[in-house]
Amino acid sequence: MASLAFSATTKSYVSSSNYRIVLYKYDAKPERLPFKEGIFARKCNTRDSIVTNVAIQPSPLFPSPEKQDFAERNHVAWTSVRQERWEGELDVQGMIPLWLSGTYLRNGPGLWNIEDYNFRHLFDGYATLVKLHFENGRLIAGHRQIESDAYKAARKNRRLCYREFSEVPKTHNFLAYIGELANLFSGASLTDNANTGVVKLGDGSVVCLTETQKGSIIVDPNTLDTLGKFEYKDSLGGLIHSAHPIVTDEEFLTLLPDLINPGYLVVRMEPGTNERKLIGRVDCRGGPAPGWVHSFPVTEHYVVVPEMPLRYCAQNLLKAEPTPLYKFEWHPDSKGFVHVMCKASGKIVASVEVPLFVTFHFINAYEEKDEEGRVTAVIADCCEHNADTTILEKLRLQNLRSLMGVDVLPDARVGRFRIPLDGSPYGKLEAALDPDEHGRGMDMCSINPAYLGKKYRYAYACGAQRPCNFPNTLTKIDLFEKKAKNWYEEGAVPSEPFFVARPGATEEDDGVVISMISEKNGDGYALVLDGSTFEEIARAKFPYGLPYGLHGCWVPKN
Ligand SMILES: CC(=O)/C=C/C=C(C)/C=C/C1=C(C)CCCC1(C)C
Ligand SMILES: CC(/C=C/C=O)=C\C=C\C=O
Ligand SMILES: [Fe+2]
Repeated sequence: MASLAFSATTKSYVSSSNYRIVLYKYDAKPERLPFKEGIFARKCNTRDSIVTNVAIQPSPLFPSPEKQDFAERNHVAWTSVRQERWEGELDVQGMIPLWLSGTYLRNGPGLWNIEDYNFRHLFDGYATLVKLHFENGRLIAGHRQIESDAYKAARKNRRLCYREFSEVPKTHNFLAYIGELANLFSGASLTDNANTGVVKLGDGSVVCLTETQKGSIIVDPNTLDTLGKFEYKDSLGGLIHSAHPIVTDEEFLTLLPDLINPGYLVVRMEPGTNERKLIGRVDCRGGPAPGWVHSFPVTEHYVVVPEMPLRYCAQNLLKAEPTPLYKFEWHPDSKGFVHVMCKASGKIVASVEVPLFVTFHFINAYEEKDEEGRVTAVIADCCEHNADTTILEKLRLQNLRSLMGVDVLPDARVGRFRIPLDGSPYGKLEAALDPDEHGRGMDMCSINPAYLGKKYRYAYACGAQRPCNFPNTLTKIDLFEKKAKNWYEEGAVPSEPFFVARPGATEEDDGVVISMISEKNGDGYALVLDGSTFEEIARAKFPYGLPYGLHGCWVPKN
């Protein structure tokens, strides 16, 4: 412990099996030490503080020693985080550019058990928010569990209390089951575990998100404290939304799937307000329910609404045990469609049938123009899983834990849709480059945000070096040259590479790419790559292994 360097926080939680260790740090010797909180306390000196007071407290939700033994046989990426919160300064190897000033936040499901009950799917875990605060070449890191109602109830009652992605609370009799169904329809039993992403709104507030609307939770980007719910104060209703809104300083755009009259509401919210306004509605063209819409892209003038043949399924929503496709069902007969809506008027300017597709993440979209500058088509790129739904099953924790090094990751590609705007009934879907360039793995993408909705050249994503059961490389894709540069370290599980542009940059790839790495030996580190060369420029080791995380955002200083 003495080797850890702590920042100016007064209280941090460092490690635990079934205990958590609380460190109180003082820049000057305090009158009285807060011994009363702990069952054990002692004084010691660390490198950076005068007095550190250590307290060990029982920590019921974190893994028991038996559980931890089991976890230690597994990769740390798929092992529950061992403490509720931590903060400290990391030693940096290499050079962090001095212009990189701000906080990278990454959200994800980092706690996959309640005592000895283990969740089954990657997406079920309770949200763990990680921060990397860059300033003057130094790096202060930390993490904290998000205090959703679902997490707090699990802690208090020591059992699952809300419906997660695949986990459903147990009911003990028929009446309780009926009550549960009523709670499902009212949304009361749905989770608010905001474990998917984190966005900075135009007014500066930072919100963690998942697919349930009630799981929109405001956090403090410095302390990572949970500040409260982001309440949508409008009458648009619905219980779910896209996990990935499009957020800029000017607006917040999202899609609300309508499960009753299959379709999607395209909505917009002004910065500083909580009221989403309807832009327009898309009616589904196939199937009994809307397609799952985890994300969607926009161009400068249009919102692209994908209608994936992997559709929400009312029957599966009611089931207590997970089905192979969870709350969804694959309907190849219902076909796949892409709709294009004008952002200003809400009019649908194209609605085309496209080849069957499966995607979580759209990368970007832009308008293609002819010589006269007329828009002839919309190009939309996504991480496309070759219309194969088995990726969902591959993200079961048991598969992630037991099949490391086994080549079971289904192939994926940069799927490029071309949606003509001349009234033709069909759109195209093709690979934008040879998938072998990125090892036929492809997901968790980012771009330079200045190119959102515009013709762009570079995408950053996780790719594959086979054999593997999960994307294990970072890849920089050049969509003009149709080439990729890849970063790989044996046994490492990197999370989404996140591009941050250098202030004043004129080149699209002038900036850095940040990722967090979970290592084979149980450790973890923050990694900074040069956006242009894709070479490592700095890394900084955490004092504990990091679990895998999903999506991030950048909060610039001031
Ligand atoms: C982590 C991630 O990427 C996705 C999380 C998705 C969740 C939590 C989905 C939850 C849902 C329910 C609890 C019931 C209604 C359907 C659905 C939105 C899938
Ligand atoms: C981890 C993931 C989806 C996350 C959603 O937010 C997909 C991984 C796909 C593997 O290729
Ligand atoms: Fe996502």
